[in-house]
Amino acid sequence: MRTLKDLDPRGKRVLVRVDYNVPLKEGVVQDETRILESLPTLRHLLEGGASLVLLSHLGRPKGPDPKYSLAPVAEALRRHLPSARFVPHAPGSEEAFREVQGLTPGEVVLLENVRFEPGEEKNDPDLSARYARLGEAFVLDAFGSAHRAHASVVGVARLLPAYAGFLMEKEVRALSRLLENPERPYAVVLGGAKVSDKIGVIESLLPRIDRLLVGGAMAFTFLKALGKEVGGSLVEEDRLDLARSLLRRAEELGVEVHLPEDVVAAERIEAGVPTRVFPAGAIPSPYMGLDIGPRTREAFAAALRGVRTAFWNGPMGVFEVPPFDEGTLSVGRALAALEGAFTVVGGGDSVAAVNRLGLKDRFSHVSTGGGASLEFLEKGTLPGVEVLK
Ligand SMILES: Nc1ncnc2c1ncn2[C@@H]1O[C@H](COP(=O)(O)OP(=O)(O)OP(=O)(O)O)[C@@H](O)[C@H]1O
Ligand SMILES: O=C(O)[C@H](O)COP(=O)(O)O
Repeated sequence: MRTLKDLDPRGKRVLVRVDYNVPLKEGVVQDETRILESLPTLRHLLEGGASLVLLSHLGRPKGPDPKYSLAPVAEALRRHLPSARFVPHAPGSEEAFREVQGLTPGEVVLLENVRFEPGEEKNDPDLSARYARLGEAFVLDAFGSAHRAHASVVGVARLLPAYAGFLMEKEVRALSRLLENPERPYAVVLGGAKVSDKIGVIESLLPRIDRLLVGGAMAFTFLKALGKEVGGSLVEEDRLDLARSLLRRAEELGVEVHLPEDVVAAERIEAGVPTRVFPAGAIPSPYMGLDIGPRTREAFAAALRGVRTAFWNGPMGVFEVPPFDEGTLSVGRALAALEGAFTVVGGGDSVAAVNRLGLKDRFSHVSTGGGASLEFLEKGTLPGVEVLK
């Protein structure tokens, strides 16, 4: 990839695509990680004498919608970069174009949500051309969006001299280490809702790893595929054959697969509901497994001991509803306790767990990408990486 080393920003207006798709609650940013992670690139460009025009998406609006305005994000950004100012115009508009004309070195403008533009997700060439008028060089630092071949990610990158920002570089370097000569033993921990979201990454990683630990709702599709009684737990009925074939493949490759031995179950997903622990293969309806149980937490911690490389994506249970967050937190602790290992975590809930435990610094890399990190591990590249080559 072309990187910031290749760009002399002095006197240039630089268009920077960041990923400020951050969680908001009542107009307040709940987690600033993605904002903080963009600062090294922004400060480097400013110190080098550039003015900056920032582009980002937020959420998945269907056209302009004040609920998805980047205004609250700009407020959070200003706490770290006081020179930043929000310009509430769609980034492809004439108003936005006019607004950025007079920018002088040191000035920073964040334009409105790129997904307010109908052509953004279609990678419309006309929209890309209107974005390209906003700057003289383009820096892609939105690793979390680098799997989207959208106008503000790849379209505009083809029209301007384009470079990877520091965050892009850091993410690609760390995730590449999970694919190229990883130290063994190598363990992967997967959780979350659906096997179907993780098929690609499982297929790509199986030949490289020694242990696969599966929790979250996706474990029930594997358990059911093995003929276990999973009660009312979430199962992808149309993926049972696939789950069986992934298990067969793991066996052929000599990968140890660890599925839950016991689960914390309840009749409904609700904070404070009465819970019971059942063996994972004998959950009576209408109970559903909502977290890995205490024996599984120990077994998973034991399976992680001694590993030299580990990747974790996806919560072990319904992380957002306590007490079903306990299993996820315990996996976070077990990974953080590994000494000298190369450990990477990616994905919203798993990263939130690490942050809640205050153990971020105990991981070698905490990815700002959920879907992007999975797709990178599946394919070894991303549209946003290819376009910078
Ligand atoms: N046992 C379970 N039953 C029902 N839902 C579950 C269970 N375990 C986990 N989930 C749900 O899975 C969802 C997260 O799954 P997802 O596949 O999106 O995770 P992820 O890859 O970490 O992605 P994200 O980046 O969105 O967190 C959470 O909303 C969680 O409540
Ligand atoms: O949060 C993310 O994973 C990225 O910002 C991409 O968002 P998207 O899935 O809506 O494209």
